[in-house]
Amino acid sequence: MSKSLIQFIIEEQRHIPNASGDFTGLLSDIISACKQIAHDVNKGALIGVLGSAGSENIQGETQKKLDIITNEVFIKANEWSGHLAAMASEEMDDIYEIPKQYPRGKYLITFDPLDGSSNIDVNISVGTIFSILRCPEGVTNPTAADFMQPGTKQVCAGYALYGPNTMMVITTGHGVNGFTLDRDVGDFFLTHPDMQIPVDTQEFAINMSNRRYWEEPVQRYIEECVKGKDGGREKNFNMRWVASMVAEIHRILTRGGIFLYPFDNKEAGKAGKLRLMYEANPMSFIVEQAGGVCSTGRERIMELQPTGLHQRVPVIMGSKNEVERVVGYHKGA
Ligand SMILES: O=P(O)(O)OC[C@H]1O[C@](O)(COP(=O)(O)O)[C@@H](O)[C@@H]1O
Ligand SMILES: [Mg+2]
Ligand SMILES: [Mg+2]
Repeated sequence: MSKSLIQFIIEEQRHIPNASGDFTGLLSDIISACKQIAHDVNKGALIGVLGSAGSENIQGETQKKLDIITNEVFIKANEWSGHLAAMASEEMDDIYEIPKQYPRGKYLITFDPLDGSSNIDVNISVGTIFSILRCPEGVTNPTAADFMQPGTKQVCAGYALYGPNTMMVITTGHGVNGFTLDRDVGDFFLTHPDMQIPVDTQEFAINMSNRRYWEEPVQRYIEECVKGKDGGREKNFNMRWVASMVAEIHRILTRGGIFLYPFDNKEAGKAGKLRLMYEANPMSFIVEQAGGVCSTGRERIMELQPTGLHQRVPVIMGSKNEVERVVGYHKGA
């Protein structure tokens, strides 16, 4: 049997001088949260968790029952053990302070408890995304301001993918590794060591229905992909759109590709759809650690200075040569 996820993390932590075990403890809580979420997602209608909750989150999105249930599961699994100082989630307006009866720790976490919510009722792959930051030294009552750290400050990022099989993919800044849940044993085991994104690809992913709202550089790039060899590119392209970011990024980690949710002027003042703190930054850390590139089209996503817990950013990430081509078009190449 290959290494379990916890064994892998403990062995990795041995290389860190004075590692306290806090980080391993936190990962173990996150893993148990994702196992519980995998159970609920897998049971679906059998336990009455499909459908809308009839409420809206701060982003004005109608929440699914599972958006709320998975948020609760993630909080309950992580609030008690003393590794975290506070949490922030897509489904909560403000930060979640660790209740007074529990000790507070040195880490902060941002998470998207259920990514791809529009797919949950139609049984298409969904996921959970998380990003771990350090709580600033000496801060015992963190505020949202303490979370405003660029993606380069992330200690760890990961996602769980609830698909035909359940996987967790993680980076702590030493490459990217994928683990598959063995439901009989009840644990994740290393199945995808050292994942690498090919620098070239013939597969793009974008929601084409937004085309008329895109900026010229993206219009041009996608037009060329669609036309392929008949339009001046040296190769033809295939297209995919699952509408679950976790599933798109996992496909790209597995066989390459470029994923775009670019800036569009569909809604004034909205810089994109995806959120910096719990979608774009954690996925950028993972994609860059696997040899890919992540940009807004104009800036490296992980160098952005966050200004809000739920701020949205344009996202273009994946195979190096294609992302750099789109960035070049934004620079007028
Ligand atoms: O509905 P669209 O425009 O295709 O957008 C799909 C995108 O929205 C998301 O579902 C947003 O995430 P949530 O489901 O967590 O809100 C992404 O996973 C996905 O890439
Ligand atoms: Mg999401
Ligand atoms: Mg979500």
